[in-house]
Amino acid sequence: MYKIGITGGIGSGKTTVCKVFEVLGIPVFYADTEAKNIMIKDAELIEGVKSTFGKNSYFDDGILNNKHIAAIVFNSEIELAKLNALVHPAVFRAFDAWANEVKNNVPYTLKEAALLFESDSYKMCDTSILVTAPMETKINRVIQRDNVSTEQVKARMSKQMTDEDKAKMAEHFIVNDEEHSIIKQVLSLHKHFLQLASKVQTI
Ligand SMILES: CC(C)(COP(=O)(O)OP(=O)(O)OC[C@H]1O[C@@H](n2cnc3c(N)ncnc32)[C@H](O)[C@@H]1O)[C@@H](O)C(=O)NCCC(=O)NCCS
Ligand SMILES: Nc1ncnc2c1ncn2[C@@H]1O[C@H](COP(=O)(O)OP(=O)(O)OP(=O)(O)O)[C@@H](O)[C@H]1O
Repeated sequence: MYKIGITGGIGSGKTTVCKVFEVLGIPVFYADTEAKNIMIKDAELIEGVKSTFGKNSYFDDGILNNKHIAAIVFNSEIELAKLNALVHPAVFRAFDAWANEVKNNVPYTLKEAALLFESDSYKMCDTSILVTAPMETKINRVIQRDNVSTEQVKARMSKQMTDEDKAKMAEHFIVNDEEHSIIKQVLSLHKHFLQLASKVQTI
């Protein structure tokens, strides 16, 4: 089955774009959401997170203390690398299992991941889409959505590849600014992917 990775910087709107593909019947694996699920379900991972970032990484009821972990990892490359090394292999396994489950019923699937290129997970996909938006738009969206400061958004941006570098690796693009319609762009890519997927199936 044809697998498409979709990424974009923080606040670019990749999740919003994925919701449009879902309306068209395309299943989406949300790697960032899955990472969070795994972090509260996988006993081995929970132990690893606690021993690396302290017992405060979880509240007494087992909920992940996002703010505590974010404050550590988005201020240190070394700490962020430790978190990624703990979480990413588990997310890769979850994607494999998910793709195996849905593969018989759909022409193609999407894997939405903030770190598609940084984590090498694009290598598990047949092609990729990059969602872009102007820097100021991205920052304003995240401030409004998450009630965080400009500095906090910029700290995360600085831990991700630039759009320019991602553009060198991506094969398809969606511009999610105030001028372009994402629906039109999604429909056009959907048509293209249906054709590609049907060719793959007939080979
Ligand atoms: C650090 C955590 C606890 C912060 O949680 P928080 O609720 O504040 O943020 P959330 O998960 O909603 O992420 C928001 C955005 O931050 C950016 N971001 C998240 N994790 C990372 C990371 N490891 N490196 C760079 N940017 C990241 C992404 O743009 C993401 O979409 C959380 O992001 C986490 O557990 N990250 C590790 C899992 C991961 O690497 N996810 C990304 C790809 S699988
Ligand atoms: N074209 C748009 N017009 C108006 N608001 C938008 C548009 N696209 C996205 N948004 C809003 O911007 C915010 C960020 O979008 P979204 O969550 O889809 O981004 P993301 O790339 O998945 O971000 P993150 O990496 O932080 O998870 C959301 O509140 C979303 O509703």
